[in-house]
Amino acid sequence: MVPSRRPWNLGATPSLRGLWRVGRAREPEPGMARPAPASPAARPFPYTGPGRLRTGRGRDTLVSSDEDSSARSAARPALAQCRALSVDWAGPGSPHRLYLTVQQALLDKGCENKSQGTKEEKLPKRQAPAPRRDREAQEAGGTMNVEKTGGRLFGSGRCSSLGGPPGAAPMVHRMVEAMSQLQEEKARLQEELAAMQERLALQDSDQQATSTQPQNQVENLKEKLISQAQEVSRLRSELGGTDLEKHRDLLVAENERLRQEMRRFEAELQELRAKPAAPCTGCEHSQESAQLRDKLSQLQLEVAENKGMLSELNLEVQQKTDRLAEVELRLKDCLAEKAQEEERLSRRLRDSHETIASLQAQSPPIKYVIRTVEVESSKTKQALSESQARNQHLQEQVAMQRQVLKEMEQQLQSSHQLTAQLRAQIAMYESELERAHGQMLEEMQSLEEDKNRAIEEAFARAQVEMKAVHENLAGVRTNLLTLQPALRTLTSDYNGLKRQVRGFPLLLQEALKSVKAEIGQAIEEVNSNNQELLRKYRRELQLRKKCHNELVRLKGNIRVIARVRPVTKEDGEGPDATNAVTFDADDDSIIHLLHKGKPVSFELDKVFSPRASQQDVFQEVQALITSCIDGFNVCIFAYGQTGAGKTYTMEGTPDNPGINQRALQLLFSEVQEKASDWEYTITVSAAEIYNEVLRDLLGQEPQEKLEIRLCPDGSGQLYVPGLTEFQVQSVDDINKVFEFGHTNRTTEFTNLNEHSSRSHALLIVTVRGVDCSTGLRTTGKLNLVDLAGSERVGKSGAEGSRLREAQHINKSLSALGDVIAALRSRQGHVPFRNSKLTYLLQDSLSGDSKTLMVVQVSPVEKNTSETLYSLKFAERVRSVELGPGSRRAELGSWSSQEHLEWEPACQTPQPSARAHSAPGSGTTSRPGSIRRKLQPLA
Ligand SMILES: Nc1ncnc2c1ncn2[C@@H]1O[C@H](COP(=O)(O)OP(=O)(O)OP(=O)(O)O)[C@@H](O)[C@H]1O
Repeated sequence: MVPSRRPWNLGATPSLRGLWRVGRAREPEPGMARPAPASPAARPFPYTGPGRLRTGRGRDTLVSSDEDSSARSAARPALAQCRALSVDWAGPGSPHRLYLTVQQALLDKGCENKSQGTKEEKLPKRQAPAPRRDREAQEAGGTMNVEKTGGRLFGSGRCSSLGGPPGAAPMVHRMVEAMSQLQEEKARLQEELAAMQERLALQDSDQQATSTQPQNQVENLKEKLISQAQEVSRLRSELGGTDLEKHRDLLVAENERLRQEMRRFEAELQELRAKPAAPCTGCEHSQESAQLRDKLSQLQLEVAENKGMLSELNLEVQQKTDRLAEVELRLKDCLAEKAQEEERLSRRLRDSHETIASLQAQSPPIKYVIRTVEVESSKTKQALSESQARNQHLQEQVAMQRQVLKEMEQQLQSSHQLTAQLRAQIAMYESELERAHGQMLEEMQSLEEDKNRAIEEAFARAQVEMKAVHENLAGVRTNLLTLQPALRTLTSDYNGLKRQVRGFPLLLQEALKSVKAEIGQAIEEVNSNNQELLRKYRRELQLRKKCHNELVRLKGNIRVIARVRPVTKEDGEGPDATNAVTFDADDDSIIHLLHKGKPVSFELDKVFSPRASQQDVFQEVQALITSCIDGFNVCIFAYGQTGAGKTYTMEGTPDNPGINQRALQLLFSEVQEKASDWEYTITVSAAEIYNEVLRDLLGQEPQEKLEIRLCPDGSGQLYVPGLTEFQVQSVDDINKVFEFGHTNRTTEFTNLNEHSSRSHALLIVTVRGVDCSTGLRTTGKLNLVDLAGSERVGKSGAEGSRLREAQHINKSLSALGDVIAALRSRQGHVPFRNSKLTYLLQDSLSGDSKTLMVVQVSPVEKNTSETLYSLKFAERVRSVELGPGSRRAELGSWSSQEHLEWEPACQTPQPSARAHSAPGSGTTSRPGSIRRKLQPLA
């Protein structure tokens, strides 16, 4: 009976290919557990370690690689009937286990050995997975079909994934059945054995060749492994891990040595600092010492920097050492892997040899082994290629590590150089420090010597001085003995003076009393002298006034002066504009007029040429103004034909004022001078007489006609009811008053120039004074009159209103002439009332008044007839004598009540207030001007 052949699936048999997959991540086969981690503790199998032999009975026998075969040989007898041999590979990757199970009992003794019972026999029969294993083996290219002769090969540790849970009853039964089947096939196998032996003999030669090939490959692999191991060791020596360590150790030692040196330097520095400072300041050595100290501090700084650099280098060396240790560790791992691989291969080789040997002994197994070796040969090739790839990878890593090590060597080199530099610097610093220390010592030595020398000298000097002091002391003692009597005398003197000082306040009081009495007497004498001087002063003042008045009287109460204006553009050119007036070089009171070819001369009080200034003219009239302060009435006329310069002389120009403003300035300054003795009040009125109508230029209603009346007190004085009177205290007040009067005139008349030429303008200044000491009251009135033009009617050929104006002017001027003529002839009746002008000026023209007429003369030829008329009139006036001047002064004649009654219409609003409320105050005007003339339009 030919037993049925059942193919044995060897696909799951651990092969060399599987063994070479150590350490490689591999996906588990379907239905198999994922490979366990590399840690031995975490492995699913009991870790057996390298070379651990596991028997099928679960006992492990630890063997070395050398002992492997012997251990296995020793273990083999224990597996007499059913032997399970397993070799555990404990590489870093997933463990693989090879089970070579040879059931010798099935091969040699048959089924009767079954009764001895081994654990392996009780293992579940693995029939079901066999086809799948065949497939897997076929896929791996290593499928081998053998007859079921009792040989069994399967992967240990995968029982649960192959058929069912180990120890399960159905599986055991199936195993038993299989074993019985195997026994039944015993005979068949024996037959087959014979056939196989025959075939084996035939295939002997082929077998030899086939068996030597894998052996050679294994040998080659072994050699390669050895060479790789050598290469690794060589690389390790080349990498210089030991050198690096040596470098590191050297650096650490160097660092430690430098630190110790630093500590020593610092201690020395501390000692040097602790030493007392040299007493010599400012000497050469101290400066040098300071420099050395500075240098030392710099060196310390540098040393500190070097320390920092050293610490950085240490850190760097430490890092590199760590990296080196890592590399070493990895190399060790690699070497361990290599060793294990090598061991495994050698073991595999031995196993192969054994297998071959056993196969050679038994023809069927030999065939099986030969085929297995064939399969393994291809797997070994693959493993070799993988090993080569891995070797390549390791070489790359080694190259990288070599590169890193080279860099580290360079860094170490630079560190070494830096350390050498630092060491050189430190040596230099040390030498400098030593030098400085030596210098310091020398310096201290010299200082010590200096100090000793100085002490000796000082001691010698002190001895000499002590000697001198002793001598002086002896002299002082002798002096003291001689001075004692003098001291006693001085003490007695001091006591005497002390007693005198005690009585000194009494004496002082008496002396003060007498001095006070003398001072009081002196003050009384001075007061009486002052009174006497005051009396004399007043007497002298009166005398001065008398003299002044006498002077004025001698000059004449009516004085006439002439002023010739210069030729102006208005005079035109040609023969009419030629000069017809000449002067006497020797007599300033003579004026010559060339009239119709005949020279006519006139004698007046004074004649002013065109060159005379305003101040020159005022100089002549200021004596009159001063007499006004003394209580005299004064009247100053400006007479002459139109355009002869009357307004110029009386009012002047803003920058060159005339008599009006200068007179008021003089009045204010005189009043100021006498303010200590007199109280003066100055009031101002302004009026105009036009066509025999008197108008108030400062009133609220300038068009109102004013009348001149007698005072009702029966004093015979005249007054003008409604005539405004402003009290002024400064030139500014005067200017404001004139401004207001000018505004009134411009409001009333459109052609002011014409009007002003045809009217008389009067500025009436009243000065009232009270003598503070005597109570004497004085009143003086200053009339400043700018008369209208004196042209004759017939010559001017005027008609209508002009004729009427001329008639009024001539009437008033002739009335003035009549009054003056009456005064000259001393007539009983003086016709003051013939005109408003003479009537208003009655006070100033009567016997106690002073009159000055300024005759304005045009120098040009065309005006000679009028000039002749004016000069004749002036000469006639000059001949009048008003009689002795008298003052309007009464001792306590009128009280303030009487003053008010005498001036019933007196209004004394504040000029400033009036000036501000005046309409048209913005009109341009000349200060101190009542009778303004605007320039005719071209
Ligand atoms: N002494 C002088 N020096 C320079 N210029 C003068 C002098 N006298 C008069 N004038 C000029 O002559 C011109 C006429 O003078 P002013 O108006 O004073 O004459 P008047 O006699 O006042 O005339 P009226 O009768 O029209 O008022 C003015 O331009 C004036 O500046």
